[in-house]
Amino acid sequence: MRKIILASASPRRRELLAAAGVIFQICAAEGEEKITAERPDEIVCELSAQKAEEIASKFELGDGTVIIGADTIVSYKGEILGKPSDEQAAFETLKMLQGNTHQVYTGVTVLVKKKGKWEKHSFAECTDVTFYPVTDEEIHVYIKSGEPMDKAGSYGIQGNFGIYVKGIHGEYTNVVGLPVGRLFYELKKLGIELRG
Ligand SMILES: Cc1cn([C@H]2C[C@H](O)[C@@H](COP(=O)(O)OP(=O)(O)OP(=O)(O)O)O2)c(=O)[nH]c1=O
Repeated sequence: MRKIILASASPRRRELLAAAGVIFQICAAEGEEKITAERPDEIVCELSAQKAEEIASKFELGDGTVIIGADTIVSYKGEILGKPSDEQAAFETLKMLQGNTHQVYTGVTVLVKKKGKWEKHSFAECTDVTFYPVTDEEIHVYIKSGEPMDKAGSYGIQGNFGIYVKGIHGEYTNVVGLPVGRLFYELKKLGIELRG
């Protein structure tokens, strides 16, 4: 059975991969994230690659090993929104996103070890999310829950902010942090089966 490593500390990514029936180990990357790209799809590919490559360089891993890294950001009118620095930043982000449509980008990098060398495959998936209008009071109540602080765009679609979602266009799991459908589709093209 091949060794599969998810290079992530995100509980959402773990749950999504486990729900897809994959048996894997977790090894979170801890390194500083360095952005050189400008486009959101390129940024998430770059950051996901850094996470996967950190794990590849840290451990002696055998042929056939697969490492998966991922990164999620929100993009609104050209602005890149990661995790909020504090509650005020979370408020400003949610105030801006409410009543509008934004894009959620998740980049995934899959490293596969073949004949002692790592082969790298990266892709980015984009999902449009539209929120109903949300009042300042509702945003404050949401922020008090603490939920926004570890999430790109300051919200979790799978949590309490989900009640303000008017619609989404694209893969739901991509918004939560790991586009499972796209991941399996890309791996199928590469002839890699994660389950068994
Ligand atoms: C937009 C959105 C983001 N998120 C989360 C997914 C990611 O965990 C997080 C964005 O931060 P990331 O830096 O992509 O990931 P992370 O720091 O949580 O985990 P790791 O780097 O170890 O893999 O935001 C949601 O859970 N729900 C949402 O609706």
